[in-house]
Amino acid sequence: MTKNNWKIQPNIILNTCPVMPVMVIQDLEDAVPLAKALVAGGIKVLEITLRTPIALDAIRLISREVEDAIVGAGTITTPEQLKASEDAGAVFAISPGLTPRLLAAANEGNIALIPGIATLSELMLGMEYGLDHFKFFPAEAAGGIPMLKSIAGPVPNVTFCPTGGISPQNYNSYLQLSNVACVGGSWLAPVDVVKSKNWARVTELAKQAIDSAVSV
Ligand SMILES: O=C(O)C(=O)C[C@H](O)[C@H](O)COP(=O)(O)O
Repeated sequence: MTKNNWKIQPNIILNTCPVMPVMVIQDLEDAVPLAKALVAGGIKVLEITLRTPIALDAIRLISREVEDAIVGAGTITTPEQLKASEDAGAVFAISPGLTPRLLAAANEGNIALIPGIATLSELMLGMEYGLDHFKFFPAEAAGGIPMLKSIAGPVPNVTFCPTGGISPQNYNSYLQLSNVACVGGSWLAPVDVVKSKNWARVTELAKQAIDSAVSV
């Protein structure tokens, strides 16, 4: 479903790359090198979580300085955070769950929202607001692959980015599902690797994830 006021459509966000890094940036000086390392490894769509005090500044810097990156804000829970992310330069937002208030704000705003769902009722609420692309969170804890297969029966025309508990070991099993376009995960930007500023390792992890992803 196209929303003309959104800068980029959810299907582009979810279909550009099979893996989406969930980034927790503690130190602002890591923002650009981390984003560049991911892009160098072939990952363009980035989720920067609003879990740290400098997250909005990181979004601002990366959207300005990393040309090829498609920058999104993660951990969005309120309309105020959605607006702040848009102002910082994010072109999409991802939330762990959804509320009518957040969905209504997203429909009025200019950046795409990929809201998280873990139940059919949440999914149906999101669909009432015209959405057909969702995060499935927390994927492993909320039923994993059997849950996504079960959803595909009654609700076949919805696409997911499962996140939470996804790893190099299980991501391809998710990517093979008919209703999954990409998966999200923190394993692509591990906190210890970022802390040690090992950008070559970040690029290597990104490349491995892209090269080994099943094409569906
Ligand atoms: O911060 C958010 O908005 C979240 O939704 C949480 C993240 O998506 C998960 O923490 C990623 O899960 P792992 O890859 O298992 O570490």
